[in-house]
Amino acid sequence: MNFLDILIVEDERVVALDLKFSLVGLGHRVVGLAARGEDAIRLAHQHRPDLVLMDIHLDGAMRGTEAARLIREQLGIPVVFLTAFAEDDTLLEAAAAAPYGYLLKPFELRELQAAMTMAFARRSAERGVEVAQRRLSLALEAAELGVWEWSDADRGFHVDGRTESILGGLPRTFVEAREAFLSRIDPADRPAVSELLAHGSAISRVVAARAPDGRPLWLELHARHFGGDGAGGGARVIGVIQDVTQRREMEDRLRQASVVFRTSAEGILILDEARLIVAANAAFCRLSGYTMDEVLGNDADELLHARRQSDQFFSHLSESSEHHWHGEVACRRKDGEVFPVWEHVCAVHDDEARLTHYVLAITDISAIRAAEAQMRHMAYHDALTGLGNRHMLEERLDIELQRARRSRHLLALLFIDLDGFKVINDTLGHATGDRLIQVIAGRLSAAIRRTDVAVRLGGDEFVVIAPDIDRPEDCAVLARKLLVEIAQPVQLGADMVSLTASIGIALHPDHADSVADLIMEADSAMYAAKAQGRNAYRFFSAEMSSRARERLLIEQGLRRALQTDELVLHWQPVVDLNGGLTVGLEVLVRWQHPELGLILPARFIPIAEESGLIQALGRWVLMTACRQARLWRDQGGPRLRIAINVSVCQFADEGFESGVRQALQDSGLDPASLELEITESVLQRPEQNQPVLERLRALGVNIAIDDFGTGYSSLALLRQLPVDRIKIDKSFVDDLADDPHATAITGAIVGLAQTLGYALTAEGVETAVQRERLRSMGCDDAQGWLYSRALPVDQVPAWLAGQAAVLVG
Ligand SMILES: Nc1nc2c(ncn2[C@@H]2O[C@@H]3COP(=O)(O)O[C@H]4[C@@H](O)[C@H](n5cnc6c(=O)[nH]c(N)nc65)O[C@@H]4COP(=O)(O)O[C@H]3[C@H]2O)c(=O)[nH]1
Repeated sequence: MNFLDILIVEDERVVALDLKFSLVGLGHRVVGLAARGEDAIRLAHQHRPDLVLMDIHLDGAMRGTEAARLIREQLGIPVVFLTAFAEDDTLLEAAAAAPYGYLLKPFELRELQAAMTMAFARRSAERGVEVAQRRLSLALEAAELGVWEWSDADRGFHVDGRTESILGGLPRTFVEAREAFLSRIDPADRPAVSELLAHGSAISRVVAARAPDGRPLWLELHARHFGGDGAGGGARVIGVIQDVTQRREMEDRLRQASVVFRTSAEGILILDEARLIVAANAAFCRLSGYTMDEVLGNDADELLHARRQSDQFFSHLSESSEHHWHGEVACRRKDGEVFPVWEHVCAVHDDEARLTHYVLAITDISAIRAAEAQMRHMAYHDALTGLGNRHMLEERLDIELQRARRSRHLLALLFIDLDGFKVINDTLGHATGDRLIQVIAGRLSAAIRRTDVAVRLGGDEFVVIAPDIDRPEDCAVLARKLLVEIAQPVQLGADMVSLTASIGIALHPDHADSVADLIMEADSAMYAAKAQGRNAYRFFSAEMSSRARERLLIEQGLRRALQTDELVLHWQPVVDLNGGLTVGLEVLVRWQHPELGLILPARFIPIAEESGLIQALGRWVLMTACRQARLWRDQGGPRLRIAINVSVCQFADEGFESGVRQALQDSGLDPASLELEITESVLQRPEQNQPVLERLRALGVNIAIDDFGTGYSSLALLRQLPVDRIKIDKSFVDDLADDPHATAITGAIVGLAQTLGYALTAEGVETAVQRERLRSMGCDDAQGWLYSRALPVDQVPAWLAGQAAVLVG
């Protein structure tokens, strides 16, 4: 028998005291006496008795049943009613308070003792269940689990535990049709749950569902079907449910991260806190050349980096609040090859901010670096030859100038221009020209010192920077060496080509102290070397710069002259050697300069050719000459051959042929009166030029070869091409009187022309002896100062009239 702490609630004091004595007599302890309900509640809170003996009728407004209900709800203390009433109303009222006993007064003490013992025992048993229930509910809470039950009997769902996120505000027990419940589940997972409810299979799976607010959820369900108990309890399904949305999302993210890890083109390593590799992806193995086995467990820094650099970024990581570092590092592959890498290192911490891992990602940037290097190379090099370009010239020259200023050495700049390259390019074609430039570039590079720099400025111009020169003579030695190298014949397909160059040299500090001046003055010196007869070198001298200025002046002035009628045509008569009659006029251009006076073509035609102005100039000459010739004819002048010089550059131009048609059409000149004088170099490209010559011929225009004998036309070529006339060069005519060799050559040319059926004109006839020799050899026509110089336009009619008078006379 347990001795209990008892609270007595009785409005009749005598009864209460009597009861107290009896209980004390039984060994119990009475912790208080109360006559009112409110006092009873207060004393119960204060003393926490094991049991309350409660009268139903009390002093005050509160009835014993109400006080009992509150004590039970608030404190879980069992209450036994002691009352004299047994009416139904009172019993019902008492039952609502779920009492642990109900004794009708008067009662025996032993009845009271029995009732109290039962009440206490029942309460003790209930306490055990409550503890178990509480334990279970805390466990569910801790595991964030909900319990659900579906019963056949009421076709309702009962839930307990953690279900708010799943069911929202639904009550713990709710009745819901099976279909309604199933509609919460994703259609793909519905059959399995439906099967469970209908046939009792067990289920253990994660299903997709929707929260009442429409949010997608992932629920983990574990449930089993329990059959009916045969005693009216129908079949039930009981299980646990858990909202695993977060876990599932995390898993999804991990899965995605894992795919990224596996398939990334970046090499990725995961290192532990000691920086040993715990995981690597396939890209890393591919980049590094190591197998997975060779990678795992190794120190990343030792395995990968060309230089030890972990200190650099790992120390940075520990100091930085950002926990990552990136930058370019050099890595080494398994085969020893070092390659540039963009590396990203990131520290990984756990929830307690403890460092656990590092993630190291590498991207091979060798292709980017190679492209950059190639772009840098392209920016500073000439694509055709691989030599430096103007950019490099300016930069290197600037550096070398600064060095030279500090040292006592000379710095030389050699400006190299190939002689006659343009003719080769125009005659043998650009591809051959390019090949030739490449060969020359190769020879230049081979001939210079390692500290010298060779640059191609474009076209056929090269520059060599030679620093650390002791004396100017050393530079002359270098220039001579380069001239010898360049002059070696070059085999280009079937052709063997020989080329010379002109070199101009400017020195620092003797001639210039700036990049621009050095280049300009070496350029001037180069022109001087050309003027000197080519295949030569010249050092810069002060008077050269005035020539360079003049050259510039001519080029600029010529542009203007073409617009402002400063160009004029002079006409040199061509005379029939036998009859002495004027049969033609050669058109020779002059420049009537407002300040410099009459300028001869030798001074400006080469500049026009180099600057491209020759096309415009040629068109002007053609048009003006044709119009003038037509005018004289219209004025009753004789029918004459009008010979016009065509430079090889003009001929190479696509618009040339149409320009000739245009001039003939506009002027109305008879094409048979027009003779185009081309040089032998035009013949060197028969496949290009033959069709043009033929079409011009078909127009009725005559073709003459000027300066014949000075070029390198072969007989075979000559026969192939549509040519009407050969003009014997003045150099042969000059020597006719006293050089038997020249006489023999001229004789041979005359013989050749006669055999091939060409007409002949001798140029530059100055003496009667020359005239007689030519006539005796069988030459047809002649021109030269013996007859007349080239005449201004207004003197031509008088000349022609005079000729006619001579003839008539
Ligand atoms: N010492 C001497 N010289 C004589 C004698 N007879 C003629 N000459 C000169 O010799 C040159 C003959 O012209 P070229 O060989 O076609 O040589 C021409 C021709 O290649 C070129 N040229 C002249 N006009 C034109 C033109 O309109 N277009 C083109 N493309 N070139 C032209 O300029 C060159 C020089 O022309 P010019 O100075 O007019 O010089 C002319 C003429 O004045 C003589 O008996 N003795």
